[in-house]
Amino acid sequence: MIQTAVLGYGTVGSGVVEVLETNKESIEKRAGEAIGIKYVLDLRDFPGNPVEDILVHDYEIILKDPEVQIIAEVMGGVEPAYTFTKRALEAGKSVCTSNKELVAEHGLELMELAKKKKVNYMFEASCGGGIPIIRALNSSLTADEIDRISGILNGTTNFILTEMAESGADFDAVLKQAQELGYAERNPEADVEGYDACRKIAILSSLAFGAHVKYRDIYTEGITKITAEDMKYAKELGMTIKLLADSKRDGERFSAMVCPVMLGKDSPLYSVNGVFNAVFVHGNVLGDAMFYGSGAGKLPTASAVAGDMVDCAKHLGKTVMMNWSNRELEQVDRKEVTHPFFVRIQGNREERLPEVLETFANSKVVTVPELTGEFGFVTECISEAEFEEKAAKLEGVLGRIRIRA
Ligand SMILES: NC(=O)C1=CN([C@@H]2O[C@H](COP(=O)(O)OP(=O)(O)OC[C@H]3O[C@@H](n4cnc5c(N)ncnc54)[C@H](OP(=O)(O)O)[C@@H]3O)[C@@H](O)[C@H]2O)C=CC1
Ligand SMILES: N[C@@H](CC=O)C(=O)O
Repeated sequence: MIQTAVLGYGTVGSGVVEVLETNKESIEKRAGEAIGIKYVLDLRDFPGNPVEDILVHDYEIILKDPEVQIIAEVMGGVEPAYTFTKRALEAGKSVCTSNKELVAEHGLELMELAKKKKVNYMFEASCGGGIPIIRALNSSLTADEIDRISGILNGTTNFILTEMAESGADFDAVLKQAQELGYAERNPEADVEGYDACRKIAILSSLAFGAHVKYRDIYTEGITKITAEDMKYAKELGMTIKLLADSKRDGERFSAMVCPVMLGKDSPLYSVNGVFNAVFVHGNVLGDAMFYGSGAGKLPTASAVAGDMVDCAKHLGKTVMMNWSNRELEQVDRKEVTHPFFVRIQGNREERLPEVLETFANSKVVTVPELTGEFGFVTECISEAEFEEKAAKLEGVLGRIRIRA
């Protein structure tokens, strides 16, 4: 039997224990050996819970036990997860994680350490919950030059935006629901401000482009400024609003951005609703491919972590190749990036239209009958720099959303 330990018995950790128990027979066949959980580490006690007997509060017990070969780090946060992971790898134990904050911050260093120690650092659950995208990038798509990776990468915000669009629900009430369902981060600011999607697109871009994309360099906007009025304009335009994480490579340059966008019914992402995520990949020989599934939640995420544990069990003594190097690509200045913009503006449409068209030539006006004292318009495809310069000349701009052309 291969012995393992689970660090953190929260939403994902309790899911990992459940998955390994529920599917133990099929897992044993696939791993070639039974996978046992020798310890669960947490800060709390869980009286009456089946893990009570294997619960420990001292990490040293796990670290010093030579029987433990694989560790699932599902505590979250950078510290102490970073130190625990580093020490586990140094001790010759493989680590599997759902902790994208840690992977985005220290993933490259931890993978290099794993390679040195002939063990594995795996993080399938760090992007897209249960969607098998990391393994696809590291194996199925290794014959391709991937030039674009984009998608809906945060379950909480997609759940909120879907509810707002479908039932006009209140932002705070839906966020509370997402927290109760175990989708949201401990600090949900990471979800709603786009930081979580930013870390995920940095991880995916690094693997897709075989380079090191720093999440801190990626321009990021969340969904906190999206209003019920924006949703009404989107509907009028036959569109919907999604938090999009988008990354493109052009030779030795790349551009990446996380922001809410309006997208139309012709987009494959239009119908990705609720907690579901979708990752769109374009490769020079592949063409287009899209990966779809539950982006958050206990069991889908635990399925990805447990899958990594099985993979580690199958590769004891051997490091599985990861397409992430320390080479850096030059980042395109966001101001050069072009798209159409939707803009909401205060005032009477007839009175203000000449001024709008003089500033943003060839814009198309959109009105929502129930919204008085304001109107909207859609600009031509222009650069971020041109938009900012022109929008600064107009008074009473209530908001703007990029349109995914
Ligand atoms: N929930 C989801 O849908 C998904 C989560 N993730 C990621 O998975 C990780 C875990 O998330 P989730 O399960 O939701 O988080 P939870 O907060 O539900 O679980 C974390 C658990 O770890 C425990 N813990 C924290 N610090 C320590 C420590 N120093 N020693 C021992 N135990 C500790 C916590 O204990 P206590 O509560 O007492 O602090 C808690 O029980 C995060 O990185 C998250 O971003 C990834 C994909 C999906
Ligand atoms: N908070 C995250 C959890 C999964 O990564 C999300 O909502 O997507």
